[in-house]
Amino acid sequence: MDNILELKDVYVQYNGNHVLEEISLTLEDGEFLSIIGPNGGGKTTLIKAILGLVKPCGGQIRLRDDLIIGYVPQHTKFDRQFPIHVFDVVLTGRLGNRLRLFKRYGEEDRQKVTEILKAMGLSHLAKRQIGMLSGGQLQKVLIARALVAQPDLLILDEPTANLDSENRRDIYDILHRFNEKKAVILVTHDLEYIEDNKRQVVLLNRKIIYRGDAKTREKTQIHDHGGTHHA
Ligand SMILES: Nc1ncnc2c1ncn2[C@@H]1O[C@H](COP(=O)(O)OP(=O)(O)OP(=O)(O)O)[C@@H](O)[C@H]1O
Repeated sequence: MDNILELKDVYVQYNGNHVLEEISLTLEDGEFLSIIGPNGGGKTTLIKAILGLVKPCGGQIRLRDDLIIGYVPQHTKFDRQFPIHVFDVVLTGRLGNRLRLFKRYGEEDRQKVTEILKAMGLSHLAKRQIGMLSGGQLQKVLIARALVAQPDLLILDEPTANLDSENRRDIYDILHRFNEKKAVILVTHDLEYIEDNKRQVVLLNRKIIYRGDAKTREKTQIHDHGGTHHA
């Protein structure tokens, strides 16, 4: 399999209503794909289907056999009341795709967490409760949690939503560095970013309306059909 990910004619429904239809999509190693579209267009559902969190009612999803995926959920939906330190949140990322019954964290896992926190400039937050973090800090911690599994593909759901421009820039820098070697799928409403950075884009509104280069299309054609711009 040359692609790391292949979706063929995928359908997903909730309560009898199709929220995704005829989704066919491939992703190559090292690619950076942005997914845009209106609220309720099915972006998060598509990610969940790729992760195996929702089951398609039709079609096929194939991942390369050894593929490790890092998933960064929407930080705005993360339960901040959960009493846990930053270090331990990142440590849970070590379970990742290698989840086995009764696996315990070892010294190597702790070492990797220390390294990733340092590389991302987050060491000073290691012992802080997650409830005490700013939105930008929490988002970076969730990215660290995904990266500590050393994934081949990083999937992020609106990582820059509600963040200021400095934090947005930090996050895009992290993604660009990761993308020098590995693949990224980014769900975003930040059209300016994907156009400025010549990203491959999928416009999703139940079906794939467009896939291609963000820059070669007229803005109106890739516009997110009136969806709310969180960024
Ligand atoms: N667990 C669920 N049960 C029933 N319906 C759901 C469920 N999750 C999502 N939906 C519905 O499926 C549709 C697609 O939702 P989804 O969250 O995938 O869209 P989205 O493109 O990610 O939206 P947004 O940009 O607002 O995050 C919506 O109509 C939503 O209400």
